[in-house]
Amino acid sequence: MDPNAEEPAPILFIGQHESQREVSVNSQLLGDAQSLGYDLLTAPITTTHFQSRVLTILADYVKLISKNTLPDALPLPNIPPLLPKDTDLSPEDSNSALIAVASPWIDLGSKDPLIAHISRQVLNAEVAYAAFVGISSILVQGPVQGSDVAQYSRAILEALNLGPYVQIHIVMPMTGELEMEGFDGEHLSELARKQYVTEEDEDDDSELEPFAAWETWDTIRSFCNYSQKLTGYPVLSKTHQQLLTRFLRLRFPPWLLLVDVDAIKPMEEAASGGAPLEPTPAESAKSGTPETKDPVSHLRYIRHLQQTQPSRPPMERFGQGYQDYIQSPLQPLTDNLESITYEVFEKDPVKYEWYERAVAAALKDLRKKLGEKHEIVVAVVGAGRGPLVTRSLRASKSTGIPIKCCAVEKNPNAHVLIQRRNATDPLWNGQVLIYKSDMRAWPGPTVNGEVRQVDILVSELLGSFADNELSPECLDGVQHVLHPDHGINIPQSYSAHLTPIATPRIYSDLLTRPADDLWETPAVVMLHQYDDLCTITNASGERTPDVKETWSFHHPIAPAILTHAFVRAGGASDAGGWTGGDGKNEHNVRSCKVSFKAQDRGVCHGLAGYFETVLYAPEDGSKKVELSTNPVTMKAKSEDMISWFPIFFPLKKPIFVPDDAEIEVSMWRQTDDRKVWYEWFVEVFAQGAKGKRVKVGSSELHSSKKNGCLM
Ligand SMILES: C[S@@+](CC[C@H](N)C(=O)[O-])C[C@H]1O[C@@H](n2cnc3c(N)ncnc32)[C@H](O)[C@@H]1O
Repeated sequence: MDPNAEEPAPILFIGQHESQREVSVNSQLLGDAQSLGYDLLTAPITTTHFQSRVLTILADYVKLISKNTLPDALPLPNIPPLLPKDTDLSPEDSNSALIAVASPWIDLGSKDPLIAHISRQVLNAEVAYAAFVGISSILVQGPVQGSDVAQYSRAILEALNLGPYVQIHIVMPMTGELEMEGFDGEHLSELARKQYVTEEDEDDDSELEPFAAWETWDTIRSFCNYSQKLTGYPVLSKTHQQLLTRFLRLRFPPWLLLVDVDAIKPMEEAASGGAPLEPTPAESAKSGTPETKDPVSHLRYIRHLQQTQPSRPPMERFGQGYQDYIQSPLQPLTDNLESITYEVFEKDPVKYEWYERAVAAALKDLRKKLGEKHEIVVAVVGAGRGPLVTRSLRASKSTGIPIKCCAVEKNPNAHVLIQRRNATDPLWNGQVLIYKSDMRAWPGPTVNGEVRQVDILVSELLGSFADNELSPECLDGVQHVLHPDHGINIPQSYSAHLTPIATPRIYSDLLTRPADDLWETPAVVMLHQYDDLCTITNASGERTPDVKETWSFHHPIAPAILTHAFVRAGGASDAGGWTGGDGKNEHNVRSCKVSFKAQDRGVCHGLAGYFETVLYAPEDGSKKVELSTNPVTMKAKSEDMISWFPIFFPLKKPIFVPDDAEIEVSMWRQTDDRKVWYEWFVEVFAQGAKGKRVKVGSSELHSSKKNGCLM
């Protein structure tokens, strides 16, 4: 995971789709398409022969019931099994490169039970046959205007269960209505009987509603329980490069289908002249003119975009393969990290540099305050393999302020490495005092037979949500070694931040995992395929997520608080802790209630968490040295830092968020003196009549107590 490694072009599977393919799809045509540069080809599952048969059955039935005085007494018609003439597909090895297309003329959500019944049978017969011949990817048209989305979703759910490998892609418009193109003859929706068509359906104004298509898709996927075998297939009216770039940065980029462009002709006809590879967009546009007749101009253009994608930011390159991948947060206090884990941290191009600046600034301030005679003691607590020791020594060198440097580490294996480094690294020069100890039990450094107080205490015990790796508890425990008057902690403070998000990908991933307490455990995840539900416009007019602070910690803490905690630890004071224990860690309890304004409707699947930290604020008021993973401030504070992915607090049941709703998040950091855990609760309010605030949804109270971080 070298962040500087050269990037290969992103993978992009491009297929070709003709809604009225004139030639039948077989391995020969597929071979021709592949030699032109396509990866995939669509193939209708059934032929017009099948469509005519179905329409005849329908017409006969309608005739029959119109003559019958008791039409309800007649059973609904059945579609007989497929005949050889009904389909061109057969089992072939090459079928894995085909996408089967279900008949676009059916209306699965028709309010006319007859039409819905026929449509369902057509879809089931087609999906079952496609699965039988070994094609697992199937395109199905989304619900047509006026159709019942729940009814449609039910049909999709049934179809998904027809084969273990069936993967259905629903064709959805980005906005407005789905175009009913690409087939000869009638659409079944036009044959719905009058009594089942309401005026409302005919005047459906969904075209004016930008979120109608998303809402339909959300209903379908919720109905199908977020099945990973189901995806939406957006139909774009024009090439949209930025959208393509976003797609290409997904962990699993979607396939692209070039629809009704550059029909594939048998090879002999198409063999005329090859354009050079990778033309510019202008060349590509030119080559598509009738004079030159490039048979694959659109494909070339997309390939050109694929090859010329802008390079990804360092975090994305570093996290390649980790997008939306759920990990348990590290617990470096209870577990001992592996060398490789430290090695990954150490690749960060920003974090260590910033620590060096912070130590240098603190050294200068202390030198001013204490004078040249005072030898400044710097202790790196939780030193790992020693990068912050090196940075402290470098800060000493660059400022010309000598220091006595100590390193404290409780991981016995890392302790071996720092001892070795002390012996071999010329910068360390055998001068670093090394202690194998839990920092909370460390009495401080012994210099010339005397225990000395520490002037600067450097640590990096931060998790993705700031305090979730128990930095507050560890730093309280080692504060006794810090000089009480002028001692400096680096970091001086840190804060946790959050914002509500929609992330169906992570939600559906969690659904597939057996452990129930996954919903009660915050996860570290490089968020990728997600939407911020609440955004604000910043001073430069850009929309950014509305990320709010939940709480913060400052070090060193007031001595009176530590003394009180010490007294409570013995059980001699007060009535004990609120949530268990004697209450000795209760000063590290936090809670918040933060409110967010959603602009557009969506679904809240959980909360994205970030942190910010002030490593050091120089006393002359010059720029603070800060780190941030908060998307709103990270660019200004620590652009390109890669050490931390965000944290995600999931919701067991997603909550629908209407337009202009308010999302209120209550969160707690709890402790019982043995461990620390989080609790979170989300409520959604809509604007009711006369401006009243109406609660429209809430989560249950989630708690990570069972998987809390051990102190
Ligand atoms: C996140 S790592 C940072 C390592 C290194 N300072 C760096 O920045 O690359 C935190 C380190 O602190 C150590 N640590 C955590 N809690 C500690 C404690 N109570 N006493 C001593 N070391 C501790 C862990 O073993 C781990 O090596």
